[in-house]
Amino acid sequence: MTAEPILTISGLNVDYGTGASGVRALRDIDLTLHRGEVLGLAGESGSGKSTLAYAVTRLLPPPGVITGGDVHYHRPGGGSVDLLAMTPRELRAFRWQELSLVFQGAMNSLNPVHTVHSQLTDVLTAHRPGMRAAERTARAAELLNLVGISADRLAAYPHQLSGGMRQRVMIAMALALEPEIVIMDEPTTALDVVMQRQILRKLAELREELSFSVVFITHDISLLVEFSDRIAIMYGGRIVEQAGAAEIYRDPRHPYSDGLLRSFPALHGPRRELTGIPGSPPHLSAMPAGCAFHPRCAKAFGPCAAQVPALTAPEEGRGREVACWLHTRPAVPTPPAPGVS
Ligand SMILES: Nc1ncnc2c1ncn2[C@@H]1O[C@H](COP(=O)(O)OP(=O)(O)OP(=O)(O)O)[C@@H](O)[C@H]1O
Repeated sequence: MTAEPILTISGLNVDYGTGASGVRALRDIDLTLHRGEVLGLAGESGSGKSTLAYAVTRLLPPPGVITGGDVHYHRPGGGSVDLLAMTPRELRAFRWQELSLVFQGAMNSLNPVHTVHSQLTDVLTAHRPGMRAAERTARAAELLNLVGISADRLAAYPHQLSGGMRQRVMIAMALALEPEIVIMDEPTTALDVVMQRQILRKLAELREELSFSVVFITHDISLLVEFSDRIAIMYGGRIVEQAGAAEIYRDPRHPYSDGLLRSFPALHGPRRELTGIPGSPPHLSAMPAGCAFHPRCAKAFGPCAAQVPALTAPEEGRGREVACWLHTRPAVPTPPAPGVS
């Protein structure tokens, strides 16, 4: 993996609604996707993973509003553009060509009355107007082969394919124009465990071959550890830890990361006692003061209930960042909060 960035998110804030009824779903997100890497995003339901994917691609449905920050895409040939400043026309050209998405339940978004051939060639017709019909068909067959489906399934309708095959077709479609970035939000959640791993292995092979970068979102951290180079962990709309996948697995620093790792059985590596995380994630309208995780954290102490810890590097030059008072010294000493020892 090279350290060259392809997508840089800085200070991103997203609200749902405005005024008194508005709630903040993403807070000061700083995140970099490097060229050729798989960046995994983990966190319990409601932590803001999908909101981040939708905001970055400007597909945030109302009442979602981006209230601050920027998202720069660094073109492979040089130069960068702010996705948040793109016009709708620029965005249409950008999506599919340079960045594509596979969203939750994508396999159900295939049109039931059109064949796989027509759905794959539609993308090519829209974005490659110079391509002849025979070239489009050849490319559609090639794409199906890429995801391990025989080209004779081009004539099939979605209902004639298994869930795993439909999901592969969606991945083929996402790769049709050879984008630089693919964002996958829970791409395999609806499938059984064996099928999930088959698809993700295929995706890892394709990434080696075509060298695109991936943002891979799932609440299943054991899948992320297996398939990501780096992992960012979200809680209450913030990133609370980010580091290399192996590092997070071996030595999670944030008590929330540790809790998440203890919530899923790992297929490989040392056994870990499965304990889960007590309590439930906070509501956006009643976010606890200080570190949002402190009411559920067995290690909470003095500053945790009072000050939000910044995402900082606990060791020089390791590329790991954690937002936790166990690893950062508070700027202003805080007396212990009542009820927190
Ligand atoms: N349309 C909306 N209006 C108000 N709040 C919303 C809306 N959509 C999402 N939210 C809130 O934003 C927060 C982040 O949601 P988001 O879907 O991004 O989380 P997630 O981590 O992707 O969860 P999941 O794994 O369940 O998809 C949640 O608290 C959710 O309730």
